[in-house]
Amino acid sequence: MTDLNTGAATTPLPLVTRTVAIDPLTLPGDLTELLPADGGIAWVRRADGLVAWGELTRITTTGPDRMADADAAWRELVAHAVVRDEVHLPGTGPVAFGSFSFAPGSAAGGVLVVPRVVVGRRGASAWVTTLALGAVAAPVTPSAQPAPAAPGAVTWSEGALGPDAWRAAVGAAVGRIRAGRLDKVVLAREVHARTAEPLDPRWVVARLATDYRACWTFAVDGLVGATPELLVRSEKGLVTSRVLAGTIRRTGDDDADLAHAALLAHSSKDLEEHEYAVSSLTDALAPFCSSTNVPETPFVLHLPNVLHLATDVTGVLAADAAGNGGPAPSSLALAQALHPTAAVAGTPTADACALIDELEGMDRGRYAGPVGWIGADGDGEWALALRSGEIDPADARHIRLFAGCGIVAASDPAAELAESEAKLEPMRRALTD
Ligand SMILES: C=C(O[C@H]1C=CC=C(C(=O)O)[C@@H]1O)C(=O)O
Repeated sequence: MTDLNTGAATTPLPLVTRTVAIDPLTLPGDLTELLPADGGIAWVRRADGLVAWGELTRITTTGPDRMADADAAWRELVAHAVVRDEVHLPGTGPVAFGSFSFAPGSAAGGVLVVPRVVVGRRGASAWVTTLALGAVAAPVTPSAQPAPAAPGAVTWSEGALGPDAWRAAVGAAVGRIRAGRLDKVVLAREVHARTAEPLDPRWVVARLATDYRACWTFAVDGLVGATPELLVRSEKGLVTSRVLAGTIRRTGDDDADLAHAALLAHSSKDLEEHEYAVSSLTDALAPFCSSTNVPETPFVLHLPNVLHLATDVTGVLAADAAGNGGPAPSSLALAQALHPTAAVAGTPTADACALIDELEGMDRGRYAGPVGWIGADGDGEWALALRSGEIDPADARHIRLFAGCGIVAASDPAAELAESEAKLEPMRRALTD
């Protein structure tokens, strides 16, 4: 590194991290209650997860290699780190949290935020990690913070395409698919919410984490949501992915929902939509694995708002997956290789992305891109940022919410619009409850 004023070579200060075990009983049931008012980062599912605050440094990237470039910069940072870790679990030691745009050309680009404090819980273990540059940070005792203020009245407005225009876009996509131009495309729509008070991301994540316990609830750099879809988890050589595609709205009546689950499990339209998503994931994952396990039939995932067809794919990372004698790819390098799957783009990928550009009329930003965390050894978890919203960095009273639907030859535009409404519900309710 070079000092811009003197031209002299400088040595960057090393990252110094210390992880200590804490009594899990001293932590609140909902880890997001620890987040301070001036922002924070969250990655929680059920009682487990990571919350973090303070920003030590950030890595920003853009373009087609945005995940790979961030991965390389992170590896460089941790290569010289001084690490003391008394706990040795996934998520202990140095950790960075990231979110990346769906599209390679998006101005939203990508970011890895390295926080100053991370609190984690996994089963019966809990820990605090402090991070600093060139020095050991003072120890931190996490404590529940005052509850966030409500965002107040919310006014809604349509995004680039209102309901009628979006239905027409779905109709156009069905026409292209029936004409044999592609097999599947995922079309998304946005709605804008304007809140009376500046939106505190903690308000949103607290509600999502309580209501959507099977989802990964996240808040990273203004992107908040609760997604049911895990792009990739890499842990000690084992890779896991939860692929979703194929959806039915819940009715609120348990008997009717059970009947709907059976319908979904046998719907040829939804099974076709699901199969494209599974194939795109497994085809992209296979080169990195010595073996993979892909269940033959999906299961039905029950969420409070919708039912999904779901397949949990697992794989064992090959020792020399890149074929160059180097280390196995990190979770972020895998995210780079897997994104975008047909759960968020379509099949074939290039044709689907071109049709998304043509029909959606908006930049998806970081919606439907990878969001998650990475540790010093490259292990980590990256979900697809669905059921989410992006807070306007220039105006905290404005957030864009997104929802998308997989379109195949048998899709009905009106049913897809209703499905997109069901997918918007978690974020709408988190803002207004
Ligand atoms: C693109 C979204 O959902 C994807 C994930 C699960 C089910 C989907 C579907 O059934 O269309 C979508 O592929 C979204 O929620 O915005």
